[in-house]
Amino acid sequence: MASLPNGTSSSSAAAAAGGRGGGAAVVDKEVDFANYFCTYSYLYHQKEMLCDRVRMDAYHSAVFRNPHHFRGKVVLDVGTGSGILAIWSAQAGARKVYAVEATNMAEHARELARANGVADVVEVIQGSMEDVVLPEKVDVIISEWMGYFLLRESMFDSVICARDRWLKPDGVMYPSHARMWLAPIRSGLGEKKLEDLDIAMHDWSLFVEDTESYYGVNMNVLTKAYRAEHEKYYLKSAIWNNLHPNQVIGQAAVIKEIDCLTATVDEIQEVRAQVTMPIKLDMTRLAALAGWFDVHFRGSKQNPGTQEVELSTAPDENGGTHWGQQVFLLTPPLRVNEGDNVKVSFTMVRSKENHRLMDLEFTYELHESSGKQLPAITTKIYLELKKTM
Ligand SMILES: C[S@@+](CC[C@H](N)C(=O)[O-])C[C@H]1O[C@@H](n2cnc3c(N)ncnc32)[C@H](O)[C@@H]1O
Repeated sequence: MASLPNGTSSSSAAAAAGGRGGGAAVVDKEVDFANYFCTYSYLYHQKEMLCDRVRMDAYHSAVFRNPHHFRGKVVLDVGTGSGILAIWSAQAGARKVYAVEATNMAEHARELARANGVADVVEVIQGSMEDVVLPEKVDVIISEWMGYFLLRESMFDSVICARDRWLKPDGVMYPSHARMWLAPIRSGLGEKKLEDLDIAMHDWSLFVEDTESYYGVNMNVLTKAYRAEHEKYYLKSAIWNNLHPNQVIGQAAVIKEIDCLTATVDEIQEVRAQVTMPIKLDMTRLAALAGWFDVHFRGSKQNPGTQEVELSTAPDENGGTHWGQQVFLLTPPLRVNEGDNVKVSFTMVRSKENHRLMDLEFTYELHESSGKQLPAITTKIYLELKKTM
């Protein structure tokens, strides 16, 4: 997965300002191609994913630790991009790999398969997965379909469509399972602050009243407008970040589990969860909730003997993945202590304007260890493309 093109941001601002409901979106294929797929036709973009070592190691291990799933088998790679997963499948012994890609990246995938001596096995088909007709059913579906916070981009719909049409009854999904996580976090690390996240939360430095001169210009007159803009838009947009594990101040909770072999589009169109997360740190500030995902390669019951592999995008002190985590700022933040519980009701629905983006709503409630309960606060957040703050 990777970020969506910038064209979406103005509607995001409107969304953040306006408070919209979710629901099924009407998909205009031309608009979808211009807004979503076009980004994937750039090698620059594919490279971002190819350079994500955590992602690459996980898929590579999943395939090569389980060659018995691939040897002599027919594989379908949904959204082959550069062709990497299709080529690995062929190297692991697949008899035939159908590598489907909607964009012109298909030509590069073909070239890469040829250059790596697997063109006789890997057949690259340029087209939308939903429209492609294969000459046979497949034993394995492999795909890297995950977006920010798992479901952004809604690409899993295409995998479900491929599975229902082309996977044999005893076929295997790669990955086979997915989970979404939510955790309470603080903004900094105490001694070491995470600048970008901190800036997103309360950086008024350019406009604050006591800045007399900025390159010879007093900016104070813009303070009020900036604050209003910040509250209306930035506080309502999810922020991309690779958090340090020490920023997680309580127990993370699973809010959604997906079995890729049986999941339906209905099941993922709307995610609702209620979780209670115990706080594990004393005298700190609950500044935000962070969302991430993991996927597992476990094979299937009909295909035992799988060496399980996990791909996690949880906060990691070694740097994490290109997915990072999505940070949902809580306004206002709350003073919390060890032993307190944060109760969160969470809803995520697809945006009406763009089915590949999400509208989120959190209601959070603090239950202090003393027994005191603070009133519930509801905040709406828009999951869009912001990568830098
Ligand atoms: C996240 S990238 C993964 C690329 C490659 N499989 C990898 O792991 O490096 C997803 C790719 O799927 C393609 N894609 C998404 N939805 C598709 C669909 N419905 N039909 C065909 N290709 C699709 C995109 O164009 C993009 O190249």
